[in-house]
Amino acid sequence: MAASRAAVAARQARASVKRAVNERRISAQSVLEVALASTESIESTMKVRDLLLAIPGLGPVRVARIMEELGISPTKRLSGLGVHQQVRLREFLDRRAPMVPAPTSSTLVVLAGPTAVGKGTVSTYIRENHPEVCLSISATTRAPRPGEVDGVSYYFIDDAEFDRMVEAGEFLEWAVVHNHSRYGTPRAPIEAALAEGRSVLLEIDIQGARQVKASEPSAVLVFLLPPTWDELVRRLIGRGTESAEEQERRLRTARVELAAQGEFDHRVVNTDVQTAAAEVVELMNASGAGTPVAASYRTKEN
Ligand SMILES: Nc1nc2c(ncn2[C@@H]2O[C@H](COP(=O)(O)OP(=O)(O)O)[C@@H](O)[C@H]2O)c(=O)[nH]1
Ligand SMILES: Nc1ncnc2c1ncn2[C@@H]1O[C@H](COP(=O)(O)OP(=O)(O)O)[C@@H](O)[C@H]1O
Repeated sequence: MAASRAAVAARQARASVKRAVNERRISAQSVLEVALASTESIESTMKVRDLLLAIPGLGPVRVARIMEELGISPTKRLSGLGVHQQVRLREFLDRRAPMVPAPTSSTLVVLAGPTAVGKGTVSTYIRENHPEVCLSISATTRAPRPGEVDGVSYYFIDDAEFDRMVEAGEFLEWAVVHNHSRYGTPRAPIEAALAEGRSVLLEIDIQGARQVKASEPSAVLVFLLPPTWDELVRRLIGRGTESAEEQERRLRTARVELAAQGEFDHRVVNTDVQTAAAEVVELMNASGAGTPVAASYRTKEN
């Protein structure tokens, strides 16, 4: 009985260490050093995997890959690390440190890019795998598609309500997208999240991204790119949600939109959804302080 109570207490203590790392109240490096300094410490009983997962921006897939690269088995505890594993883990954490700045301000990050590049797919992945990221929910006058839930995918509102919100200044930005429906970012939830110190991600179109930068110059703009032009065409056709005529129209717009990538602070190539999502989350954590991500990208024509 006493043993199980101790086990519960140890579990709770490990959970609070993980929370502190995740909230950047302590660094992963200092947890490692305490663990290695004392086999009596709660830190020494933590799994390496759990420590890495506590680092903002690292999800299960990346952690598994990192551990494989470091030659550390998935179940290894900090106390069980060999000397070489300790060195490799320390080096890894030090390399990562610049990506985990001191808790400063929260960031407003805008993810934009051409049609069908995968903005929705990447932001859904972030919503499901990075609960620390606050994803803005837009309001739109377009009708819900099958499976879309009001208040989750979008707030589905009519033209009169959209007009009222515009009049009342309730949007941070809004635009007519694809010549069709209106979409807008409600201002209040974003201001509340930023005031709480949380970073916020907006998945909006390029016109909206420009408006956000104009009104909030500290916002970080991220442009999502397809690996190639042909792949963008394949994704648009493969999604099968537009007519052939609409696809043609969107591809014409996509060329113009790709030309706007230079206006953005960072570029991320969406070859693989998990990797692209991890890069976006890392940029959010870096608060725009890092160097722009270099992406070599050319459309077929240029
Ligand atoms: N400006 C702006 N664009 C938005 C907003 N919400 C979504 N969008 C964009 O509207 C476009 C259409 O989105 P959607 O209706 O979900 O259809 P999709 O083209 O299949 O992704 C996408 O490019 C979104 O990025 C918003 O609040 N403001
Ligand atoms: N990295 C990827 N690899 C392969 N297919 C992808 C990738 N990202 C998105 N897709 C697919 O491309 C299509 C367009 O993605 P979607 O998220 O709807 O684009 P957007 O929101 O930018 O218009 C979808 O069918 C989606 O499943």
